[in-house]
Amino acid sequence: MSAETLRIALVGNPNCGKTALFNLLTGARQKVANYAGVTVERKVGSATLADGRTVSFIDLPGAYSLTPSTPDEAVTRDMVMGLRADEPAPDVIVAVVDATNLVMNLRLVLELRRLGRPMMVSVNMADVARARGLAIDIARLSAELGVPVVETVAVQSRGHAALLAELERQAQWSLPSQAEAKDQALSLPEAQREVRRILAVAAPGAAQFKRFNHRLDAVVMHPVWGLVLLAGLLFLMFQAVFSWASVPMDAINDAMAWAGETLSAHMADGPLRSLLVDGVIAGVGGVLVFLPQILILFLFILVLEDSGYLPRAAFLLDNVMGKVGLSGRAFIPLLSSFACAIPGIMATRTIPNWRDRLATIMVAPLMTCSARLPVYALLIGAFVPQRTVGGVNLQGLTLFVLYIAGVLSAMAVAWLLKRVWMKSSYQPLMLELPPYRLPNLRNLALGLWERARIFLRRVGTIIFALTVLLWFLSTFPAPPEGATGPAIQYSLAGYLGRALEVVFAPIGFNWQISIALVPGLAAREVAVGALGTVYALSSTGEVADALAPVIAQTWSMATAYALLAWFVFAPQCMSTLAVVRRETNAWRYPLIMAAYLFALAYFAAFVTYRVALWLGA
Ligand SMILES: Nc1nc2c(ncn2[C@@H]2O[C@H](COP(=O)(O)OP(=O)(O)OP(=O)(O)O)[C@@H](O)[C@H]2O)c(=O)[nH]1
Repeated sequence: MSAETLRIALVGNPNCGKTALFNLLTGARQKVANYAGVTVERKVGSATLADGRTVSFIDLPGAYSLTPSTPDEAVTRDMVMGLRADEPAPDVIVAVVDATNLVMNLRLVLELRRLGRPMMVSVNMADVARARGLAIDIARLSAELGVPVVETVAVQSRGHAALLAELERQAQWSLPSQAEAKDQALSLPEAQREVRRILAVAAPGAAQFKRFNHRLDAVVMHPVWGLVLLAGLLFLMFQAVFSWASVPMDAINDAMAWAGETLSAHMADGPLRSLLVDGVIAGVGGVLVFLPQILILFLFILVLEDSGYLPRAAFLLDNVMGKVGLSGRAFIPLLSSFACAIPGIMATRTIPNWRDRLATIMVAPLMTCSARLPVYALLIGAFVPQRTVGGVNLQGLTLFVLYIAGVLSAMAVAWLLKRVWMKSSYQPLMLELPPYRLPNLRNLALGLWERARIFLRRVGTIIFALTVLLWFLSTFPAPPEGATGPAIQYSLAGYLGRALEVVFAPIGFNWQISIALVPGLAAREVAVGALGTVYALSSTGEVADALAPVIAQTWSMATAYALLAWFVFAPQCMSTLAVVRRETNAWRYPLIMAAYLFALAYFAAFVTYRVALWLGA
């Protein structure tokens, strides 16, 4: 990008639609969700003006003011005030405001205006304001603020052309008189008075504007009914993961089986056929089959996100979180960790207190990330009967219990950490509640597509690579003349598995599982693909059967339960540890994390295995 590229920062309160606008302007696909604190890092994208010039847009974390109280707000302040060493201040500021919350949002605009930099205002969510009968006189608002103002509806692709045109019109951006007049520093009451004065002439209804449906909140946020509703929603979600997914999963399974058989029939026996059938199809296909379940889980999460429900759940649970010593703000990071601990750990930047933040980082990997879903689903599919008892799908129930086990252990560990190590006083949750909104279909579709893409990319890259590597290790060296039993026993992986079995035998894992845990260090789903490959190669038949029936026959119930318990804690995810290192800036924390998770996983699997054996499983 040339030095003259105009750099434009999007700045505004949390949840006013900055990222939606950024996506619209630049064609990017950053995450948009109906709660505050989604964007915690600056993101850069570019757009082309009508005159052919390229400009770059910078999406910044939401901020209530330029006096930051959290690390993500500090990112915004440093950027707009030009405090970063590596990057100059932006050339132009586009202050994005939520039209339905002008009283609050304009305060930041006044602060920004005081910086005396070229700026304009985008009144976003104009559709909602209009639908609720709030009239905003854009020309008056512009005159009162002394800066250009445009109306935008980021989710309906409206207003961005006007915004770009305005940016172009001000091509020189030679700092007009806008900043001069009334811009000494204002105290908070003074700023509020000024905002009210401006709104009285430009949007007379704004001060009394009701953003919330209080009647709905009476139930949703009720201390008893609210929790019942939350539990019900989560329960329904896990039921759906199993009951809706069976048809597409069967289809994928059939397609894989067909591909395996066709290849076997048409290729001569040899290493290449083995690589394709036992390695790629058994390994990669074995993971791919879980795509429908992952998408169903995310459909639920996306709907809850977009509707405005999630921060309400955060408030409901703030009390519980407070009891174990976590900040209510930990809710969103922990919830994001259901997708993957990495965005969850990054989202802890919205937590102001360092000890609270660290405690949240330490327990984030205990939330069940989506990479564990294939492992759970495989074991549940193989060992829990596909039955409905009293309208409850047993497999869905088991999955629900596993997720709850993750949450409860996170709470327990947090409680312990906060008592012995990272003591800090309870800070009540201060989070702005977003309005309820019907989920935007385009948003949902994009969100699901994004998830599918992430999953497929993992399948196509790391999972594929590790599967091939494992196939190689499991195939070579070839067994000696006259050897009996499956060839894999004599391979490198076979030896490795036997060595590891010494460590894992007390918790009920056989050598096949021990092998599969190793590539699972890089990505948890690989454990499933690896089992697929290992069992395909251990079988003597022409084409390996689907994995689930094979392990159902060969493992004891106790082993299956122990492996499930292992994966509730499963310390093996290198990328998470790397992110913890980055976010905490010390090796100490990822090392402690890996050690404690490994100890917990081993302990939990041991207890589960022994108890299950004792019960005769
Ligand atoms: N109806 C309507 N909804 C919008 C509009 N712009 C954004 N939204 C929705 O508002 C919510 C917040 O949008 P985001 O783009 O994530 O907001 P943000 O300002 O980037 O939020 P943070 O990253 O938390 O600071 C999402 O649910 C969007 O779909 C709009 O113009 N009209």
